[in-house]
Amino acid sequence: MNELRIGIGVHSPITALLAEEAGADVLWLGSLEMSASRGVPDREVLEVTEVAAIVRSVRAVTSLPIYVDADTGRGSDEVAVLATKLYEEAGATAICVEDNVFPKRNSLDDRFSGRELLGAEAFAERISAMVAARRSIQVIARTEALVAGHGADVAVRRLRRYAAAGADALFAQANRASADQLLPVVERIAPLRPMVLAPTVLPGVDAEAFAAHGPVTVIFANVVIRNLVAQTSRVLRDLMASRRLENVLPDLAGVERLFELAEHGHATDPPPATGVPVPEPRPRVEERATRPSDVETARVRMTEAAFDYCAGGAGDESGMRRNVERLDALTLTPRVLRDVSARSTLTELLGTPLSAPLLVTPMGLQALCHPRAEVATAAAAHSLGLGFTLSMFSSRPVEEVAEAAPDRLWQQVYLLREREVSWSLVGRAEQAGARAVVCTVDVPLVGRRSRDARNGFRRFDTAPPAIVQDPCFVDLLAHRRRRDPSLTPAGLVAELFPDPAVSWADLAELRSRTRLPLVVKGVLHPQDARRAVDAGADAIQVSTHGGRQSDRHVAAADALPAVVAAVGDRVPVLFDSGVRTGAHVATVLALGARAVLVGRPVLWGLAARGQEGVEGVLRSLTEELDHTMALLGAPAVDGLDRELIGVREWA
Ligand SMILES: Cc1cc2nc3c(=O)[nH]c(=O)nc-3n(C[C@H](O)[C@H](O)[C@H](O)COP(=O)(O)O)c2cc1C
Repeated sequence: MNELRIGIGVHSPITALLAEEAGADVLWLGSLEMSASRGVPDREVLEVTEVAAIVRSVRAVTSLPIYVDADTGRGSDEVAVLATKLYEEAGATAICVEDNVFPKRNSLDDRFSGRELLGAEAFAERISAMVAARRSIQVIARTEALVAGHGADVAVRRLRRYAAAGADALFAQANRASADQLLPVVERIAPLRPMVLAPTVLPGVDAEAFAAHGPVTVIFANVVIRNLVAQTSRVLRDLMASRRLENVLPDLAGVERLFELAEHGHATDPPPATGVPVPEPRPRVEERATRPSDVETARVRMTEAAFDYCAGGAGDESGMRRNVERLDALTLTPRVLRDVSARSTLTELLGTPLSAPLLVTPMGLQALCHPRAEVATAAAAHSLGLGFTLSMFSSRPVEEVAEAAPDRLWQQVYLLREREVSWSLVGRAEQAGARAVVCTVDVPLVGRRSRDARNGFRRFDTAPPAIVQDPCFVDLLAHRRRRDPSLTPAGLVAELFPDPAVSWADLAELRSRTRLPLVVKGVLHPQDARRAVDAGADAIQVSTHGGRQSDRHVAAADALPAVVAAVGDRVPVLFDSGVRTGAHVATVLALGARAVLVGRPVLWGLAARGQEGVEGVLRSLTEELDHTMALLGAPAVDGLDRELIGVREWA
């Protein structure tokens, strides 16, 4: 038996929750459901942005796959492409377009005759454009050939053409109340591509009969909305006739049921997509953020898998949480009467002037958060006079980001299995005007991230990093493809990274390859800090990688003092992992760090409001730092020192 999945047509968060509770595998946001529930005809009159808002609201309460009906794409390739991007960004799993001419007529509406179809070639072009524009959303191509009165051969020919244009799944719509219209198409198409069917008018058909030929999703479309109309009008009729609530009470859900449904959002996780046994993180970990509303907006704007990739940590995520908890636990003892009327957060780091000791830490694949990705983040940091570190796995190339943040750009690198690719990026970053190179040394293997395993999230497939266009990478790919023609750019990235054999000798080689200041990131042990400085590091970045590598790591704030004691008199010590507030920044500086690198809060700002959102986060941190300094009696950042930490036996 092939895989059979059942989809239910819904139009709102509450109907999605009911479908999920009933055991649906897939949610279908059908055009009839969405338009009827808004009281308008099913003739493509809803705005694409309005549909995106519906998708977003449904995504906020469920982790089930969401397939969105995009009708003909408003008869335009351009709108179909826009819908692809918007629905993807809103959290849809798949978008479905059909080969009707605009404005489409519902296939079940027999008040019309003489249905016209768009030419198969023109529709195939629309599919190709959508496939080229998407990052992860699946494209479902639907033919109305049977509804237009053509036979199975025409439907099959069209669907094959759409498959060749790149459609991920194929949908044949039928309008006759017998299975013989649809089965001959399913027999020939289901072995070729997964199929989606909505046999709403075939009451006698057993869904299993379709799945005998290949993976099929059978959607029971418009059941929910028709039930809602039938039941609601009956109840309201009875109520108005009797004017007594108790007459209709037995037909109403209790209000507790509404409370319960509203609490229920996100409670059901999809089954693990890989066989890797990993501990389950606590459900719905509260993400601490500089601006909490950013997290909620990001949660709705991003796909669940992308959100989880950014938010998640290794193992049971206790290491990730500990970073924040330990910063929260440290208290400060203020000094008073120190004239703090004139304060300054200005500083300078490795030749980079900064308006405050704050930089954005390297974080890869920011296109998962916002289409402008690192360009928006770097521009935000630049506009406030703060630093920005570009990840080796950035979505945008260093040359483009350098234009947005010309003076304060640092480049992070990993030492890949083919070192030449790392050296190539270092060279390009130097050329583009980067002011420092940051070498991350805490990833001999990628941490076991439970959420990614559960979501089956393959980051490089979902959002290919810009490094795949690096000339050295391109040459290497061409070379490797002679042996393995099916090797994809994302596949090669995954082969090159990480390299568990990286050692101190490699760090020495990197040192010899660049004249830029070298920061070694991911150091927790004081002896490693000493050795890195002996090997030529110009700064040490204390970091647990935000708890993404191991859940047993010491909290970064607990490791910092020993590293400062070991090397703080020779090089600046930098810090990241768990910083969420300006008071955290002040605490870390008081523990001896020279600057703080901000991580996830920046991603939430980016996802919520692009460049403006990142500026909001960085501005809040800077203002709160300044405020905390005043309260501590420290008019300048170098006045923040160990004396301010906790309670001691003061002499
Ligand atoms: C989504 C994401 C991607 C990251 N990518 C990288 C990377 O490419 N290189 C790197 O050195 N660190 C990377 N990091 C780690 C950060 O630089 C930093 O150590 C961490 O985010 C700090 O923890 P915090 O965000 O909880 O404050 C990434 C972190 C996140 C959240």
